[in-house]
Amino acid sequence: MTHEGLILSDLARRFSGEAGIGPLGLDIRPGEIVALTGPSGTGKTTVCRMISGLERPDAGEVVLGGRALSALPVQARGVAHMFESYALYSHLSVAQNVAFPLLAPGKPRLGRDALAARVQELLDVAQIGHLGARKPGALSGGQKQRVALCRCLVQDAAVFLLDEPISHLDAKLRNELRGWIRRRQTALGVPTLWSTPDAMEALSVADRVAVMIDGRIAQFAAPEEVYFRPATTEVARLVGDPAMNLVEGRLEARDGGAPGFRGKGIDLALPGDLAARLSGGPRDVVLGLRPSAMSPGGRDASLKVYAWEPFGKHAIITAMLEDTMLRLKTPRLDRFEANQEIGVTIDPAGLVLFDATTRRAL
Ligand SMILES: Nc1ncnc2c1ncn2[C@@H]1O[C@H](COP(=O)(O)OP(=O)(O)OP(=O)(O)O)[C@@H](O)[C@H]1O
Repeated sequence: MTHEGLILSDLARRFSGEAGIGPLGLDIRPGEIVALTGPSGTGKTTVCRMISGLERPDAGEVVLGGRALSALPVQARGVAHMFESYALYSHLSVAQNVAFPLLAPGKPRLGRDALAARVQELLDVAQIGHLGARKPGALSGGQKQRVALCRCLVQDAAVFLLDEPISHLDAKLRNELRGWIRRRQTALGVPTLWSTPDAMEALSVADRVAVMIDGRIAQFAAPEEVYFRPATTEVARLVGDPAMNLVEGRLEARDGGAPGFRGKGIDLALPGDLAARLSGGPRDVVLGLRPSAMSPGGRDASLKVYAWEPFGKHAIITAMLEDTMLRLKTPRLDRFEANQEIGVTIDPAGLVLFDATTRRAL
């Protein structure tokens, strides 16, 4: 693969006593945002650190704009890195922290007013324009996170690494900044890597999403592909709000001969295209059921309610299917009581099937 963006090829890092990260491949085109998502500890921060040069890979290469970065020191790589830990300078004010990367040796000198204006513009967008004179010690966690974000975005970089850029902000600010950062980075025409443990944030900000599980990329695809066709049960378990339900069972011929899913009290015909594709005899499978694909009322499965949570425009019902806990998302707001028995209808259009052994989508 060649383009002028960022390319990671067979990048790997092993820490003693750990399973290790990679080898993994990833590319981000100029103007593209790729989100790197996965559970805590999977290696997202380590990937960012290998790109910026803070961590040396044991194998593989990072190529940016056609140039291999491994021989270059951190400051010569053209990487703007927002750290998950913020790493603010405690003796400098907020405005000085943000201006700091522009004052590094070798950077083109901006006039005093131009520098101040550039810093202020970012602080204003992040809604901390009034805090420029404060020291980091006098800021809340969310305010510190925004200073770190501004200090990254202020730079003229060849690639931006945003390691959990908005995770500690309130929901309203997160929504506002998400859209603003996306618009800005796309217009800049440089690659951006956005790391987040929140898979739904990843889907909403990125052109492509890399899902990282146990140090490897389990799926690298467009957001809708990751959402509608998760490559593995592990990806399915991460994506969605709530995430997809997984039910163990078996694919068997039903009355008419076409294969259907049978397991845990569910006996379900498959939609025509899936049935045609999977007509090769009985096999053990895992059924992926989106929470919105099940609705209360019906006889496709019988559940026992564990908890009912009304969220205004929809409700989440947590319920047991034998020994498996499922989540349903329903627009119905009628109340369900703990231990109530309910029948549900399953919409076959919302099904995904996985092989029970490989855990890969069928
Ligand atoms: N310097 C180090 N020495 C030993 N192990 C390390 C070191 N840095 C990271 N690790 C381990 O590597 C794994 C990946 O860590 P990393 O911080 O990259 O994960 P992450 O996906 O960014 O997690 P989080 O979302 O919690 O920030 C973890 O198991 C961590 O304990």
